[in-house]
Amino acid sequence: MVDSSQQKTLAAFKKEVQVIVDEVEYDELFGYQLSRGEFFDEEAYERLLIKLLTAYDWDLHAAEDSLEKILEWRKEFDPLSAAFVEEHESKYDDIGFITYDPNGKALEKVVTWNLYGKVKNAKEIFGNNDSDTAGQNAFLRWRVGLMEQSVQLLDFKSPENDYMVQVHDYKGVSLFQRDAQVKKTTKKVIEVFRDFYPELLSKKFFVNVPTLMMWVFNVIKPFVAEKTRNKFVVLSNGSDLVKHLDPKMLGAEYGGQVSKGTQSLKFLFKESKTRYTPYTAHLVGRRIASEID
Ligand code: HEM
Repeated sequence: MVDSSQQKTLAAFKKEVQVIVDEVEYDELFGYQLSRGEFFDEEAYERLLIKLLTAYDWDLHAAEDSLEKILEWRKEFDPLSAAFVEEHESKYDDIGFITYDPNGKALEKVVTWNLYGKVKNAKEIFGNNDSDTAGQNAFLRWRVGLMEQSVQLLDFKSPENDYMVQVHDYKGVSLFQRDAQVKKTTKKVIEVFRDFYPELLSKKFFVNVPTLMMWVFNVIKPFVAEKTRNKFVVLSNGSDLVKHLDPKMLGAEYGGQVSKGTQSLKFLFKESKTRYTPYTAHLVGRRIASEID
């Protein structure tokens, strides 16, 4: 619910949005048009602005500043391309996917899974060394692509599905995996999500975290915004996840009812590559056409 003083802040924000769009020369946020063009959707637009204001405790200037930075980043990084145009190497398929249940519980319909415990050769996934920017970027583009795909499965007009769940499974993880490249890339991804994807997370679970590696959580926490930190739940047993999420969405390894394990829901990841808003469809079509030209 938005109270009357917040309504005033929202109205002031709306006035500034067009100025920011014109200044940055980028007119898209999470698949929605921000100026009143052919694809403008008033309700989704308003919900997105409310999300930004909520992220910054209704501080108008902070929200404006954030929107400007988000649009600048989207213009440069092109997350829609990372999600829907680019081909990523198949080595990432085993460590990340999305499950989506339109009939699932509120705010738990979209779940992004990252099975980072499965990474046995960290250099292959996170880059060989500091000068391997191609390796680091490839991971970042894949991870942001996955994030963007899950964002497009949300429905900003529904209070039932305007936030997602994320799960990190660290089963099989060892201290040796946390090398310099892992730390560097992890920090980069955390910053990108913190600065450019505000108010999208309902809960984030870290499961199968070995007792001996619980301290890593405390090392990483300071890089994350406090509001986000409060949504984190650390579980040493994967099967305890069922105490928090719908058993129908979970494989047996998480105490759920899906017989073949969460992997059997993996096909949904492929589907999520083709599910996006009409405006995203338009923009993705344009990017593909310019590649063919
Ligand atoms: C050693 C192997 C590990 C790898 C390869 C790894 C990888 C990553 C990556 C790539 C991220 C970026 C965010 C994302 O992708 O969603 C991340 C975030 C994070 N990881 Fe790990 N991690 C490891 C170990 C751990 C352990 C043992 C913990 C302890 C709980 C932990 C806790 C966290 C936390 C709290 C975040 C921040 C999440 C966020 O900002 O959304 N990580 N990790």
